[in-house]
Amino acid sequence: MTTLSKLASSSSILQLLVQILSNRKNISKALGVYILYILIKYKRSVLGVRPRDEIPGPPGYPLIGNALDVIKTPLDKVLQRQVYLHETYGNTYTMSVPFVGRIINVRSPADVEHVLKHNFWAYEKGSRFKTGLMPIVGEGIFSADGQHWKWQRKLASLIFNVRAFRDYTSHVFVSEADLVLSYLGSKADTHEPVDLLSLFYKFTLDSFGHIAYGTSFDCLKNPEVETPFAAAFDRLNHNVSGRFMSPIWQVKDWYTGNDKRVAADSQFLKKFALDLIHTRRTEGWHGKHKDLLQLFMETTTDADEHLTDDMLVDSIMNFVIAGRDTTAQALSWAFYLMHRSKASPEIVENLHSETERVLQGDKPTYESTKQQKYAEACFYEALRLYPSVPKNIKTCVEDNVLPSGTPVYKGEVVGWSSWAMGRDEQIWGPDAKDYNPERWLTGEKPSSAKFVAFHLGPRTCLGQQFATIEAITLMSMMVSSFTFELVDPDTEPEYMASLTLPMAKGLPVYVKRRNTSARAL
Ligand code: HEM
Repeated sequence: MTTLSKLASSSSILQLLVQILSNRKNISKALGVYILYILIKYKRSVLGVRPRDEIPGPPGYPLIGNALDVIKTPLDKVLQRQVYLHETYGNTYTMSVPFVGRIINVRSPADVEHVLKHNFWAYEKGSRFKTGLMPIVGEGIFSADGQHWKWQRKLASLIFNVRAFRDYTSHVFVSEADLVLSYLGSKADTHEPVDLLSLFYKFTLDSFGHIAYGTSFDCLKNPEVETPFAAAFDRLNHNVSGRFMSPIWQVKDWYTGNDKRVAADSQFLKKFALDLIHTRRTEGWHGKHKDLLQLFMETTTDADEHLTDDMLVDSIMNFVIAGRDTTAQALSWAFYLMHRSKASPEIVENLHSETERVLQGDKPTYESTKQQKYAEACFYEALRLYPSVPKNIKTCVEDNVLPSGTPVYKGEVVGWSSWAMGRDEQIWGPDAKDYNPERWLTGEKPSSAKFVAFHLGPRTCLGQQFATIEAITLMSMMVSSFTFELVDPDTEPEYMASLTLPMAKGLPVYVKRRNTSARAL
């Protein structure tokens, strides 16, 4: 058709439309037809979100998609709901949620590996991640994409090297663990219960403070007292985590006053971090190895400028999340799993005898932690079932097809749940839901695509070794001096809604000294 004839035909269509619509009755008919078309098109999906009826998933409602499903699921039951949805709809299911869009949840290791590793550049953290979590992660490594992420990762990786572990990091873990042991000793004498989760937070924060910022947060000085920094940090973490799940978090935050609490805690933590930076500027750094703060303060951006205070604050906050919460929570789930009533007593005994054999009464070192394979298995097995980052999302920035055959279009979100993957019998066999450290000691080590607790691909966790050495040091020192009994060994602790996986009510335990151990307290 020539351009002239195309114009003639489109103008006649236009004339026809004008004729039809000049009649009032026809306008309402046309409107009715249009509404019907929209209702049919978006019968399961949010208005404006590409329908994906070919992918299974919980039934949505016209125009609002799965909004009700999201609103009805309590924040502390989201992970169980994800397991249920995978069991009902298979490895891939989809939902559409107002203000979030299309979410495709995947569970097969091949699909997760495709998103996080093989097709890394087609998936970003995305704006939702950034906006909701801005008060806690700012522009730091956790929310950054592209070049901004790349240089932060390169710089931070400098502190995680074997020499630093040998010369300094491992010694800090041991001296902080000694403080934990002396507190546990006092509780063993008075027969009072101890909240292990709270104690682990103090241990990981003080250790990380020394290693990354050259200063202790002094939490273990008096473990009975909550430090204002830790309290503000926990509140902030809890209050922003709801934003991940609520499509209307801005409205909800404004209505409940959560936005004010978030702003106040964020300001408090920012001031704390700024004080650290200013002290370092005034006093300088005199240590043997540069710590994380010093590295960040000395570096320059692509434009050859030093980082601003805001950038330094963001980096401090990101590493506190990474260095404190994840490891402390994983340790608490490990102690729960090893001591609950249905746990085999052999697990603690194996851990104890490995510790005695490897350490022979000495303190742990970098080398000794490398030999404690049973302790590592206890820690990783706990992370398989209770991963510290239990769910996650990435936003697609370039159309591509998952190995399972599902196309993902630009703007859609892919979600995966390490919690659901860790409990999947297709991945781990019929005993997937059992706590069995032995599975790490026989046969091939599970690939990082199956065991995703530390992520995989270019953004894999930088602190995996750090966390593993830290956990093995503390676990082995604790079991070689004490035995533990859960206050409630029969009930599975509930988790609290958070970016990570804290137990909602901590982990109260009774502590007894092991009479065979010679460790002086
Ligand atoms: C049991 C302990 C830990 C677990 C389960 C864990 C898990 C993870 C996961 C799942 C991610 C990916 C998060 C995301 O991109 O959304 C991550 C990233 C990261 N982790 Fe860990 N982590 C642990 C401990 C640590 C520690 C102790 C440090 C530092 C001392 C650390 C430093 C980091 C950093 C810097 C990243 C960002 C990597 C990047 O985006 O390039 N982690 N970790």
